[in-house]
Amino acid sequence: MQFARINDVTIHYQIIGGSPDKPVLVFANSLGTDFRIWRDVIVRLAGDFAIVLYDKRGHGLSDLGQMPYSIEDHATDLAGLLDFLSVKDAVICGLSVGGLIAQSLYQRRPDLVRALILCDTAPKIGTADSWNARIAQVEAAGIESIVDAIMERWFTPAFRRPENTAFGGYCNMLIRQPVAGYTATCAALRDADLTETAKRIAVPTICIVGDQDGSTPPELVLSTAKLIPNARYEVIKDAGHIPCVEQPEALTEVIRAFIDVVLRGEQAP
Ligand SMILES: O=C(O)CC1=CCC(=O)O1
Repeated sequence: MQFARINDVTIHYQIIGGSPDKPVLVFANSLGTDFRIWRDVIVRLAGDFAIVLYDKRGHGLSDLGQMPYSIEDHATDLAGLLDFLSVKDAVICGLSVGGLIAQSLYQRRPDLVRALILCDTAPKIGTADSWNARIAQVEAAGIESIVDAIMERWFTPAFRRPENTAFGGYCNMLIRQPVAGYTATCAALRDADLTETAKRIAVPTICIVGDQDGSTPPELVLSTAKLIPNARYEVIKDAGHIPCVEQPEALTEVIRAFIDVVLRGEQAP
């Protein structure tokens, strides 16, 4: 396990396959998850990339940090971590709120970003009312009280079978996130609108979505791809909001093909 003190917050991170000659690929997680969600993708990519994983503040083994949070705070943490690791010019793959963090990182520190993989995300997710209702529910009755509703967004019915032990494990992952970190990140999502940033993204970008995503559905992700100059768009079949867990092989293929294009220096059509 690796930890760094970034912006007065202890951040849990991991580097896999670090070597200066390899392209750097950084993964940012979604709300209510930690970096273990990427496992089945990174086992397929390790060897070809230097991979950076981390738990954003308020999640996993990272500290809570000062409240309230904004998406910019999360992006400043990621920038601090990449500076600490002397990483520049990385491909940033962000899932959901991780995708908002990636867009904000690009806005603040374009020197760190070579390309963007925006997975099941948008410049704005949900409404103020929906986030306020979720925060109130979690503060009143805990994350357990929303787990069934969230799992319907995260995973397809085929994955949500009770006999699927992985499904139980991901329920545990959500329930065990710190309540304060979870609700503070909900508030950061509520307050974020990166539409103007997205319109000005000038690095190669791909927007990817699970065909059954219940949080950022395909129409929203397609409209995001249309907003970002020259962005590509790909749909992963038989996946909800977290294709890296449900369809890691298909997602890895899309990621690898996109990075090949980026490394060859081609513009997306
Ligand atoms: O919990 C959800 O509804 C899914 C989600 C929204 C933003 C995020 O990061 O995950």
